[in-house]
Amino acid sequence: MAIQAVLFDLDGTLLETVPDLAAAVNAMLREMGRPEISQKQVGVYVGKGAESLVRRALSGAMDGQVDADLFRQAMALWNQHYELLNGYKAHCFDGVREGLDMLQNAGFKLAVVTNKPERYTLPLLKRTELLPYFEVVVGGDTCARKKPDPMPIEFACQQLGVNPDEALMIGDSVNDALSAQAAGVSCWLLPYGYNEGNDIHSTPCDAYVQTIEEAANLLLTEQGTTA
Ligand SMILES: O=C(O)COP(=O)(O)O
Repeated sequence: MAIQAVLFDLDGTLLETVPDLAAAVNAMLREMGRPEISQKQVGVYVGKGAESLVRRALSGAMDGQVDADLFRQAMALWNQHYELLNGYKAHCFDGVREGLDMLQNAGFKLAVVTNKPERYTLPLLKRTELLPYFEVVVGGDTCARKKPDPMPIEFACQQLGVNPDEALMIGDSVNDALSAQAAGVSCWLLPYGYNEGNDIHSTPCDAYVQTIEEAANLLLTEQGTTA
């Protein structure tokens, strides 16, 4: 079945967002009298949404077990800071605009499926001038469950009016691959993002590509030049 729609992960795939996420995490930790953590560590904690990031940063562990009151306090502080910092340093990875232009010009339907909450996703896409590319934007709180659950990818396909076998997910993490596979959608992975500290090549997928531009070239070659 020919691919008609391409779904993109956001953090670590389209945009380098860790500098802003880390600035908000460290502002929160400072206000709580705790030591700051490195940007690299924040990159490891990104992937399962904002609440998971705050839990992991507070606990210093991937399972993010924290006292409920402490978590509420931290989340409120993090939201306060990220509201102001979101998009301040965020920028597209190399090849993103080139690849999106190619896919849009070839007539593919494009969507974002991210675990980032909607309230941060839409302003970020506007600030980085990416929003006009996308017919559908699914945030981490748009559906009842986030990636790696298939629900957000299934929802994006429904909204775009395509079957799962007519869609391709492009992401940077195991959460993208598991979500896509469970939804019956093909998945290509990129090596430059945030895969919770793991090498992306340990995650099975349909293809590994270096950039979104390379992904667009590959898709256009596989299908001819029109969607
Ligand atoms: O917000 C996150 O933790 C990750 O967001 P993503 O799904 O765009 O990678």
